[in-house]
Amino acid sequence: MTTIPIMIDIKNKEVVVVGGGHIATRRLERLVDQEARLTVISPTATAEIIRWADQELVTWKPRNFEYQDLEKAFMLIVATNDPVSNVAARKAAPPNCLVNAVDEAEFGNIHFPAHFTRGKLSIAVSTNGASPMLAKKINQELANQFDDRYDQYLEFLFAARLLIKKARISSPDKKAYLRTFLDESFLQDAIQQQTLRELQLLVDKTKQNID
Ligand SMILES: C[C@@]1(CC(=O)O)C2=NC(=C\c3[nH]c(c(CCC(=O)O)c3CC(=O)O)Cc3[nH]c(c(CC(=O)O)c3CCC(=O)O)/C=C3\N/C(=C\2)[C@@H](CCC(=O)O)[C@]3(C)CC(=O)O)/[C@H]1CCC(=O)O
Ligand SMILES: NC(=O)c1ccc[n+]([C@@H]2O[C@H](COP(=O)([O-])OP(=O)(O)OC[C@H]3O[C@@H](n4cnc5c(N)ncnc54)[C@H](O)[C@@H]3O)[C@@H](O)[C@H]2O)c1
Repeated sequence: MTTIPIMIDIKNKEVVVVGGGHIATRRLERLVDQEARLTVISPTATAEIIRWADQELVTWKPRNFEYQDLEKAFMLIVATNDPVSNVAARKAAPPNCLVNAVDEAEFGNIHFPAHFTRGKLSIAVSTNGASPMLAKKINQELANQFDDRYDQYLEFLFAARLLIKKARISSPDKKAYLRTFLDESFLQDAIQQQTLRELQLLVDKTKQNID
C-alpha cells in the first residue's frame, strides 16, 4: 500500500470492529469520542469494551463475525487473533470500505499512526508499518515537546485569528500578526489575554475608521 495522511470525520458512520481483544480496544479508544456508530463483533471482549457497551457507546455482538455484519461498514477494523478469520473478514469488506488489517497491514487500505492531541492540535506519526516502535518513540518525544500548554495556546491562536480576520488591515499586516503569535512568549496566559484585548481594540478602531 502507498499512503497519504488524512483527517476523517467519522461522526454517524458505521464502524465495525471484528475481534474484542487488546488491539481492538486500542483502536476503539480512538473512536469512542467521535460519535461514530461502533459495533464490536467478537465472542469475548475486554473489560473496557464491556464498559463502553454498558454505556451504549458501542454495540457488542458476542459471537464470531458473519458476512452480513460488514455489509454497511464505512470502516472495518480486523483485529482477531485468528489468521483465518482475519482473512475472511478482510475479504468480506464491502467495496470502498476503509479497512485496517491489524495483523497484516498491507492487506488493508488504512493504518493508524501513533497520535496525540493538545486541544485543536493533532500530531500523528507514521513509519508506514516499518517500525511501530519508532512511531511510538517519536510520538512520545513530540508529546513531551508540545506539552499541555498547547491546548490553551491553540484556543488563543484560534481566537486571535478570528479577530485578525475581522480587522480592516492589509493582508501583509494580517500575516505579520499571525506570524508574531508563533513566538514562544505567546504560550503565556497573561500575554494571550493582553493580546486578545489589543486585537479587539484594533478591530473596533479599524471599523470606526471605515464607518
Ligand atoms: C503506532 C501504533 C498506533 C496504534 O496501534 O494505535 C501502531 N502500532 C503500535 C505499537 C506496536 N505495534 C506492534 C508492536 C510490537 C513490536 C513490533 O512488532 O514492531 C508495537 C509496540 C508496542 O506495542 O509497544 C506490532 C505490530 N504492528 C503492526 C503489525 C502488523 C504488521 O506489521 O503488518 C504488528 C505485528 C503484529 C504481530 O506480532 O502479529 C502494524 C501496525 N501498527 C501500527 C500502529 C500501524 C503502522 C504504524 C507505523 O508504523 O507508523 C500498522 C501498520 C497497522 C495498524 O495497526 O494500523 C502503536 C503505538 C501506539 C502508541 O503510541 O502507544
Ligand atoms: N497493529 C498492531 O499494532 C498490533 C500489535 C500487536 C498485535 N497485533 C495483531 O493483532 C491481532 C489481535 O491481537 P490482540 O492482542 O488484540 O489479541 P487478543 O487475543 O487480545 O484478542 C483477539 C480477539 O479476537 C476474537 N476473535 C477470535 N476469532 C474471532 C472471530 N472469528 N470473529 C470475531 N472475533 C474473534 C477473540 O474472541 C478476542 O476477543 C493479532 O493478530 C496480532 O498479530 C497487531
